[in-house]
Amino acid sequence: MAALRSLLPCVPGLLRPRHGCAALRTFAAGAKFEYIITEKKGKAHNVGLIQLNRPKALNALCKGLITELSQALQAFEEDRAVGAIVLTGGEKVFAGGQHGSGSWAVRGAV
Ligand SMILES: CC(C)=CC(=O)SCCNC(=O)CCNC(=O)[C@H](O)C(C)(C)COP(=O)(O)OP(=O)(O)OC[C@H]1O[C@@H](n2cnc3c(N)ncnc32)[C@H](O)[C@@H]1OP(=O)(O)O
Repeated sequence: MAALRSLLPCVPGLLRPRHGCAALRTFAAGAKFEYIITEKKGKAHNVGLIQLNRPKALNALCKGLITELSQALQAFEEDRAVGAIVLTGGEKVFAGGQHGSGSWAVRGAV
């Protein structure tokens, strides 16, 4: 799971552990994300499924999507019942890559 998170663009502020932050508490309470869909699958509910869900932009990786993805990965990592995480994209493409032509990772403006 740590390897999966390491595939995310290197944005230290976004990937830093956020124990107890408001966003994680919201996730734990089952609230829906804007850019991803999360679900626990399997008979034992031990597979964490994360689907990128920004279809109009072909799942382009905007700051909000990366933030939510990081939060979901961390929440599944911290869930002792979850033994595997599956990350999927859309029907047409997995993701359109980094959003826009600029670097949101540097400017943080998307
Ligand atoms: C992660 C890091 C560090 C780097 C990178 O990701 S580099 C790669 C960056 N990505 C790209 O260069 C791909 C850009 N997108 C495309 O070339 C095409 O969209 C496509 C080949 C993936 C699909 O082409 P198609 O003709 O089937 O669909 P479109 O009409 O072009 O796209 C539909 C819809 O999605 C929006 N879109 C797609 N990719 C991005 C993106 N990277 N950022 C923002 N928006 C994206 C596209 O603008 C269009 O939206 P509208 O209908 O509102 O124009």
